[in-house]
Amino acid sequence: MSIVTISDSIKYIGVDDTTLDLFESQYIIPNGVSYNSYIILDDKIAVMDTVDARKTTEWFENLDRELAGRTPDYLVVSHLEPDHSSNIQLFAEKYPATKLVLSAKAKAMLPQFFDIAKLDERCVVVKEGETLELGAHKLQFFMAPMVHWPEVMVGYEATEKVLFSADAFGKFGALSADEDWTCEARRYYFNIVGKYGAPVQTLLKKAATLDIETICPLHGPILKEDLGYYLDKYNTWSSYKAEDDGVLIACASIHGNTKKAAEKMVEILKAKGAKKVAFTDLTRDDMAEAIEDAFRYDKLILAASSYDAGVFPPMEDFLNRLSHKTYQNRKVGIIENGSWAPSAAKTMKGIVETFKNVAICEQTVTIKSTMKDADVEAMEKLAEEILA
Ligand SMILES: Cc1cc2nc3c(=O)[nH]c(=O)nc-3n(C[C@H](O)[C@H](O)[C@H](O)COP(=O)(O)O)c2cc1C
Repeated sequence: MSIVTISDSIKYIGVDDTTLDLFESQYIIPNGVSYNSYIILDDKIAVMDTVDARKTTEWFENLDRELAGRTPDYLVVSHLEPDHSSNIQLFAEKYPATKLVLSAKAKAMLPQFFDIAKLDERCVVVKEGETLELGAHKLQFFMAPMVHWPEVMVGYEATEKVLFSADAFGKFGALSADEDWTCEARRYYFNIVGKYGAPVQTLLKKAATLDIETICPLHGPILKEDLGYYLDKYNTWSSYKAEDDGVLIACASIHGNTKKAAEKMVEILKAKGAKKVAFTDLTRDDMAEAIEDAFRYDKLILAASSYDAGVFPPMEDFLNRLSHKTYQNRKVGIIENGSWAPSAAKTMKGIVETFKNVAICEQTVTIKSTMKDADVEAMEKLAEEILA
């Protein structure tokens, strides 16, 4: 277990998972992930969420150690995603007198996952702003629907100024990993929460009314210093504003000719003064990072081979994922390649046109099999237009 200090009364009882192959069955996690869980020790004891079923034994050991023979009074359930809720049934059976504290929506959803006897008697359903007295500590609850499940709520402990933020402010990476917060928090945010910018904005407005000194998320490190930095990032991300001035070139090439053109485009953009040019090969690189970078920068260039009168599927997959995450407010350029009837640009445009407030550059580059001088000229024009 990673050593995590919050305070004398609020303890970390979460676990690292460094052997999971894919988080949510689709995201690579090179440095693992943590399932965070906390305990507040006062006259009454509140346990804040459980952990994934992969880590049941370790979590109960951590819980037992901090309980030191006492019995918990409450299990606060922020939401029911299995990576945090999987041990509710076992916990409820081990501590039959302990109450489950949760939102009305969570209580309604709970029987879908668990079969807990006398559920009505076991549950303390809390509403917006309601409090739970623990002694010196007092938890106040705020609903956070669709951040990023409907039943989500966060808890605020005013004595120690701690926000238990559920999945908000979470990141990939085990606590034992020594890595930068922003990159993996951004990849987590856009791929997992990205669609729900408006609900995140609502939560941020509620958080702005609280005096917060510590944020305890359900994944990743406890945030204690420079909280304005993290809040500012979340504000930018959830408002769909670009974080940095730069271009992401996303390419999907069958035989490599489109990729050569995309790499040439990197050179052209740099020569024309682009502040930052990021590149992703959608056939091989991490798709989640491609999504992250698309949101990070204000400009995006799509380069793809034609395929079956449409576009090469890795590009279609990328665009569909951007659509899921409500990609918007950006400038997009298009490069296509085809050997007999190029169709990639039309298909890409068809999808991009459905995005909100996305300007597509007038200059489309159409390569016939291999890049020629005329294509480079067209790419120069596209670079000028997208950087203008
Ligand atoms: C399965 C398959 C389907 C294709 N469909 C089309 C098509 O509909 N129209 C077209 O002009 N070229 C089509 N092509 C050809 C490629 O798009 C073309 O050769 C292109 O130059 C490949 O660029 P690349 O080297 O970057 O993969 C197809 C190729 C394959 C393998």
